[in-house]
Amino acid sequence: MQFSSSAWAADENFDYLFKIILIGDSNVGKTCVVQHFKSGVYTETQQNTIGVDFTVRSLDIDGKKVKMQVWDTAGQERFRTITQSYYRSAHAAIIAYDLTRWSTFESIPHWIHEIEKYGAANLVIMLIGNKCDLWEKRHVLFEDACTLAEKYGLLAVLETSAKESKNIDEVFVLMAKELIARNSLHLYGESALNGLPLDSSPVVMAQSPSEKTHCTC
Ligand SMILES: Nc1nc2c(ncn2[C@@H]2O[C@H](COP(=O)(O)OP(=O)(O)OP(=O)(O)O)[C@@H](O)[C@H]2O)c(=O)[nH]1
Ligand SMILES: [Mg+2]
Repeated sequence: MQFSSSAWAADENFDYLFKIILIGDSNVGKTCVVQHFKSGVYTETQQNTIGVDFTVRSLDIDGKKVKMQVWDTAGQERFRTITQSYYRSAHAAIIAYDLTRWSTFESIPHWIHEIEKYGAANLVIMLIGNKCDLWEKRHVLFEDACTLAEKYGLLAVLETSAKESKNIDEVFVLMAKELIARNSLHLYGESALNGLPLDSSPVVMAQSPSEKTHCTC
């Protein structure tokens, strides 16, 4: 089911409304991340997402009510034509990879290309390396993700675990703060975000307890 921002505006008050598309290869944990963000719970086995699922949660950011609409897309190839149609209205994209599977990290340039092709110009993009609880199976170093983020001018990299509740809210709070900082959404109405200049430097953040907790590239 799809909601327009104007429908939300009619329903209830909020200071900001942001639409975030969550993309990445199948089974990296996108749905688990979104479910954890929504309800704080982790469910071990998930069905693969069919098409796109919609979730919304309000955040309080510095006293402002920020509605985060998250579009959780299917990673499976056969749903690409459906998911591509959701890029256009997004203000930001989160690309998820599984840090225990190198192939999902290698796919990131492909996902960035999809955003460039189907999304609005200057979409804010963040990377998340999920399943950081499986540290002993790690195949993607945080440094490699930082390098890639820097190369493509992405906002940030965070390593997350839906299973162990690591950095899930932080992802969305960081994204909300960045979008607010770009100061481009009208209150109670449609977005004017797209088309604004991107003038902020990329900031890359880490999370793994064993590693540094914050770095700027
Ligand atoms: N260990 C661990 N497993 C996770 C984590 N997040 C998700 N999983 C597992 O990874 C598998 C895939 O999770 P999903 O959330 O369905 O993956 P998805 O990216 O939404 O997959 P598609 O819907 O096909 O695109 C499931 O078995 C989850 O239980 C995590 O943080 N840690
Ligand atoms: Mg899913």
